[in-house]
Amino acid sequence: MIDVANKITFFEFLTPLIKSGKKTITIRDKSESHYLVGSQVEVFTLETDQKVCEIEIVSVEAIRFDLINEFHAQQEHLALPRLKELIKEIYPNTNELFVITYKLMPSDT
Ligand SMILES: CC(=O)Nc1ccn([C@@H]2O[C@H](CO)[C@@H](O)[C@H]2O)c(=O)n1
Repeated sequence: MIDVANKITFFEFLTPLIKSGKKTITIRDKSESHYLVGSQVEVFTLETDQKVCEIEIVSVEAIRFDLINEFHAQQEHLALPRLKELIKEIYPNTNELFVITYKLMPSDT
């Protein structure tokens, strides 16, 4: 439980955006909606399980796929069509999603 609550993985190609503070949300399905507001979570790459940085969870809010808009795309630092395409690839059969908003924690390196 401690492990799932304090670790999140991202596709490696997105991790520079997180580390630089440009990407401040992620959209996940119910199985990844368990993060607690105020908790600190370690970010790892999905492909190689390398630690990237730490984030603090700001909010977790339900959203339907068809309501994802330009505002979300800006916070994802992705173009809206690209964001929707990615989410459809990852979660092909789900309309029930969750916007996880986070802030970057200062790193000691
Ligand atoms: C197991 C695992 O790592 N899954 C995911 C799921 C989603 N994402 C990214 O979150 C945003 C909204 O979905 C987009 O930017 C996605 O590319 C990710 O990086 N990794």
